[in-house]
Amino acid sequence: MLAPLSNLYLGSAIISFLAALSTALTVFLITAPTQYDPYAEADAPPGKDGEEPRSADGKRRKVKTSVQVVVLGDIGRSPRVQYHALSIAKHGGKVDLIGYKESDVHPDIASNPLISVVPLAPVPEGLRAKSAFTFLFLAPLKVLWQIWTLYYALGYRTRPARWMLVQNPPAVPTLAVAAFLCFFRNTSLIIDWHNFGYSILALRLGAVHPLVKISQLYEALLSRFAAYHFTVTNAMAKVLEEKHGITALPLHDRPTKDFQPLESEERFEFLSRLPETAQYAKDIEQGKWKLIVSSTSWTPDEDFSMLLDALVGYSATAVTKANLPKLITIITGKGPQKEYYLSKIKALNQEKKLLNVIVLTAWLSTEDYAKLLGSADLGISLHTSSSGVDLPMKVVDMFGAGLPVLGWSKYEAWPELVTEGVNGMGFGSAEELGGLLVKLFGEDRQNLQNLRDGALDESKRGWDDEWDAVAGKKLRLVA
Ligand SMILES: Nc1nc2c(ncn2[C@@H]2O[C@H](COP(=O)(O)OP(=O)(O)O[C@H]3O[C@H](CO)[C@@H](O)[C@H](O)[C@@H]3O)[C@@H](O)[C@H]2O)c(=O)[nH]1
Repeated sequence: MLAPLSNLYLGSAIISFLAALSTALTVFLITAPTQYDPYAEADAPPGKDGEEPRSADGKRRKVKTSVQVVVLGDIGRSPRVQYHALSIAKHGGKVDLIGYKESDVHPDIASNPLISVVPLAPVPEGLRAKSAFTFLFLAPLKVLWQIWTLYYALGYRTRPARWMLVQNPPAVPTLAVAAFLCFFRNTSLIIDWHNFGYSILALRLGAVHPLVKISQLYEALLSRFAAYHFTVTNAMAKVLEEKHGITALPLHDRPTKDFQPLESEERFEFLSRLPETAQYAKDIEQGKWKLIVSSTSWTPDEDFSMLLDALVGYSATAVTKANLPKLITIITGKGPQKEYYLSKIKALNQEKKLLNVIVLTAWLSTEDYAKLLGSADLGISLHTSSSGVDLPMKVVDMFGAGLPVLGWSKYEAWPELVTEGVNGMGFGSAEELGGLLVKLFGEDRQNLQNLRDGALDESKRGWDDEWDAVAGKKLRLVA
């Protein structure tokens, strides 16, 4: 008697499951995001806020293509993504720029009628992990939140586009959501590889952690859905080819026109205006103080202890050598480890270990960040590269401003960006960095000038040259 009853239960459970599945499928099909239609696009869809894009003479501007540009990060702190959007719009393409809106976006984006910024709903504070233990717990919930907000933004808050250009990393869940929606919306996916998601995860969990292996497989699998791939270095394109059989086009970061060296009058005026430098402007102008700049997102892949230790070493030497100038070091940027380093700087000051050196932090507008680089004497990069094959954008900014660079250089891609002794120099430890500072600001000032000339040379090939030749052609915006 029991067996037939359990069969009945099983049967009704299967029927209920199938009914639920079919209802879910029907709901999905009824509410599915609309598809990209090239013929409708040819009829120039409206631009931002429903306005029709018009050129300066008031004529209706023909939209040449449409692109969803996506970053699962703060748009204002994603320079490369912003430059993509500006370049697409410059060639007549319409852009939906999707990401978090935590800081101001580039001023040219805000004023461009062809670019609409679509902000993602921020991750609730309670889902942000504060330790490795809570990370394992909260990460899945955070990912679920991101899946929904991304899916909704890419599928419903934006019109279907010809292309979707996605920054990777973060790869989870970006690549999966992007690939799924591209399939349903008839959109071609392009992955812009800044680095590898799994190599960043390995910094937190260790290279042999199963989640790191799964993340690597996930990235390799999802990347198969893309029509094109861009990478920030040749070395990264080579890794993609060798490990995953993917053909990628290197599209190197290059400086935009925002970054220019400042003439001495403009430099003095800027330094006198900026609160961080105002009281030292005259001394900097006279060379009694030298201005060093580093920029960062304050993430674990940049060890600022190395710079602080080098400055402590410099300070000790400067006490005994009268020819060494005092240093004002400004570290710009926003990010998770800032408070940790601020307390380290405070402790070093209390211990009187930074006697001839001032270390400040700042977050500046895009214009002032560019002017600070254009006014400095030396730039520093502490980028360590989790994969060995990505490169620091900050060095590109510095070259644009004609600023020579000292950078941590113990990774494969470094020589793709900096030519040793020509536009910058590499170091591998705090002692080496401290030694270079003493040399360049002490007996070897001609060398510093030579490096400055090299950096200026480097600024000549700009972002537009690189973008037009690589992405412009693939998106069929440049002949
Ligand atoms: N407006 C403003 N921007 C700032 C400031 N300080 C830093 N930034 C921005 O923050 C960037 C440095 O952030 P990082 O996160 O340290 O970038 P990175 O290591 O130099 O480069 C990474 O991002 C690139 C592009 O997104 C990648 O191409 C590269 O491979 C790497 O992953 C700078 O280039 C600049 O755009 C500031 O005070 N104000």
